[in-house]
Amino acid sequence: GKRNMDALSEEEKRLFPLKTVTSVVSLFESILKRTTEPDLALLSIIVGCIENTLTCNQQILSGAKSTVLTTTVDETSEKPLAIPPVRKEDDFPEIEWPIVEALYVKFRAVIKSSVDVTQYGCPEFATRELVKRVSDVIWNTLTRSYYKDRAHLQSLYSYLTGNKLDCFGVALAVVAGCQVLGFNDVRLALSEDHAWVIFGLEGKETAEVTWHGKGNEDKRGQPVDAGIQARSWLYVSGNPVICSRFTEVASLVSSINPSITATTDSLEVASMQQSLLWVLYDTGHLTRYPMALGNLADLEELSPTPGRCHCGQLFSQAIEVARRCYGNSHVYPYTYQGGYFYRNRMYKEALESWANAADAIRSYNYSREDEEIYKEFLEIANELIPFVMKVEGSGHSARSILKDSECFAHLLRFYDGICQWEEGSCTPVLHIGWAKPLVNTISKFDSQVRRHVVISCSEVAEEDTPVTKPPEGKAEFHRENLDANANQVVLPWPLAKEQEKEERLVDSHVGDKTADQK
Ligand SMILES: CC1(C)CN=C(N2CCN(c3ncnc4sc(C(F)(F)C(F)(F)F)cc34)CC2)S1
Repeated sequence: GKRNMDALSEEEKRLFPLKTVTSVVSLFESILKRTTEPDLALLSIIVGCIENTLTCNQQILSGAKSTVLTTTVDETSEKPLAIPPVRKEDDFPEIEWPIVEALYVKFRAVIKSSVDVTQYGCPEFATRELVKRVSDVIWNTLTRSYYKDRAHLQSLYSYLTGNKLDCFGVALAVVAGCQVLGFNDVRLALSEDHAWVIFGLEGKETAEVTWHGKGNEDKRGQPVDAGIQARSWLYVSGNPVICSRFTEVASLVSSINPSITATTDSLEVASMQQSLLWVLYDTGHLTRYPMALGNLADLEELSPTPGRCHCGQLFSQAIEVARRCYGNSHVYPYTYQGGYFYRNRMYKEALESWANAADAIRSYNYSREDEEIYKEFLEIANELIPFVMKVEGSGHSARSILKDSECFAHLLRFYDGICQWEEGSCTPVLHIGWAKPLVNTISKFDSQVRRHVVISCSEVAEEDTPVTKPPEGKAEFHRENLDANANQVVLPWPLAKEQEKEERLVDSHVGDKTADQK
């Protein structure tokens, strides 16, 4: 019969106008079930239209016509308290098919009219020049200057109605554009803070297609090898999430942003995102996507879906995937999990997650474009851990973590990972601002706990540096040797060096002060 050239089948069109989360889920399920691959432009326009209608032209009315979730933060636990929304009818905007179709047709026309594929031969695979051309078409149709970090700039709806995209949105638009042109070898590659594309025979080629961060010259058209060689976290040692069409759909769903204001989310958008993520989870398209699993876990923590697994299991799953599929080179699965434990006052578990996060960063060299993960560790070290020390500090109970040698070991492993991250980097990580909370935190632990710590040389020492033997009479303890009541813990060597450096830092700082007083 006639090939259905329409984006949607008659049956799918009958779901419009979209008025409820359920109708959007049914549409996605129908599209994901097809034999043909999903159309990124169409799906991005649909979810972008719903998100932007529900969050951008939103007035917070008293006796709210719209249903919003206003959260306040409970001072003691920093756990966001959800104030029950003033709930009226489900205030979903009526998304009409003709609006969506018009934007979809417009995107295809922009791409097809701007890229003359015959100019690139008629290759089976995309070329670097073609990918660069598609990136230029998107790039040159963006508004000249706008606030790039603003919310709701990630979808093709934002691009087609406002000519604005954030850095992820540009990458997604380029892949969607290549799909329009029939180059299905062009795939999205995602690190934890940057996106690029792979293409060509066996996806062996890579190309930058968007910018990153502030004040960095964009490298569009270039391969990403340099970033991988530099061992910067931004390129996750060459272990990005390589998307299939379906994982690209997962990334556009994961990048849905329910925020109306800094403290208020749209319940409908959050509910739609959560339901769509479960659809993608059940069809197996989140299995190699740790951040989407973490995203879903955060949503489940706020609003658990009856009959679904506990959010803690999703955080653990994300970590398992990062270890099994990405060489444990991702940090966010651990900080997702650490944040969950922290919000739920499970401080010993949080310290372990943060120590594991530091283990993941340890083998990188800190580069200037790694600010996002630097800020993540800075907040943990200088805000979250000091808060834990404060609330645990008063607890004189024997069970206080300040008397728990494993907690102390997690803490030292956390700092040791950051120290080793700095070693060999051109850009320093630690500065005096880190030292005060560090010294304060370490000194909070009971001297009995600290006394039992054995610093062991986990690295093969250089020929000329003397290897400090553990103090006489103190055997080296390894976890498997610990008997029930022993509270010996073994720590990696690099920390000892860093410890001296911190002391020098602190001493020199103190030295300065006395110098000043002279
Ligand atoms: C533990 C956290 C601080 C909580 N949220 C985190 N997110 C929020 C969601 N997020 C993400 N969630 C799903 N997928 C992606 S792809 C991506 C990116 F590659 F960096 C891109 F595309 F450049 F923006 C980011 C990101 C970034 C990390 S990490």
